Amino acid sequence: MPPLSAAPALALHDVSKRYGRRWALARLTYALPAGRSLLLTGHNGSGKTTLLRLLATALSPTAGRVEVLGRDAVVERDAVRRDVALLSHASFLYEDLTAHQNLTVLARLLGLPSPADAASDELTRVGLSRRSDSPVRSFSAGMRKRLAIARLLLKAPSIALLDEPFGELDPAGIRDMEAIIAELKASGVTVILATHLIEQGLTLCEERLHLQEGRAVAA
Ligand SMILES: Nc1ncnc2c1ncn2[C@@H]1O[C@H](COP(=O)(O)OP(=O)(O)OP(=O)(O)O)[C@@H](O)[C@H]1O
Repeated sequence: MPPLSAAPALALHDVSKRYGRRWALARLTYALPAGRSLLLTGHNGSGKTTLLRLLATALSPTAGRVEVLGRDAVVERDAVRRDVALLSHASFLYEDLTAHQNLTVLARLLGLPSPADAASDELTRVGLSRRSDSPVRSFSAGMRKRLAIARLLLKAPSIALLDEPFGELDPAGIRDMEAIIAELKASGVTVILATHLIEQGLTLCEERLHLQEGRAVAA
């Protein structure tokens, strides 16, 4: 079933998430209108990553309902998984493969028609073409971040979930990442951005959700 075009990009209905005895999210209700992008803010441990992982279907809520493009993230998990891509601290890269090989493997899994060419295109887009044949284990943290965003771009999601995308990047890297995020938005992708760099986030996103101990509060 195609996503409902009038549905909010995401909707949280009384969502709670508990790890052991600790509530990471507590009765969160929120809707992001279609076509808008969201800045997620909050101190360390306020629940930002937990919320992104719920949207990515990497976690299930303890209570409440998470909807992505009108679909229940638990009941229609496979469909939601195709619509979203998560850029996270864990970058899911094969250390012994080159950057180009990493992306080619993914392009094949995604069933893209010319996997090697698609991989080269994304490496150029993120400024890594000169290091495309180096193994990932030789990459700096910032280069890994660039490769991780290339991975996300290859998937071409409807919703890009970006957890601290500016972390580990130098000033040029931050500018490049801002340009990539702006490009994603211009191509119609909904961006959900968790960052401590609020200035950058406010420039890129129309909506803001501020979390404090797992609850939504005014920023
Ligand atoms: N796997 C886990 N097991 C137990 N507790 C967890 C786990 N993951 C997160 N938590 C707890 O849930 C709460 C929310 O954590 P979360 O990582 O979502 O916050 P965050 O806002 O992303 O923080 P940061 O800005 O530091 O990345 C914290 O109290 C954290 O200790």
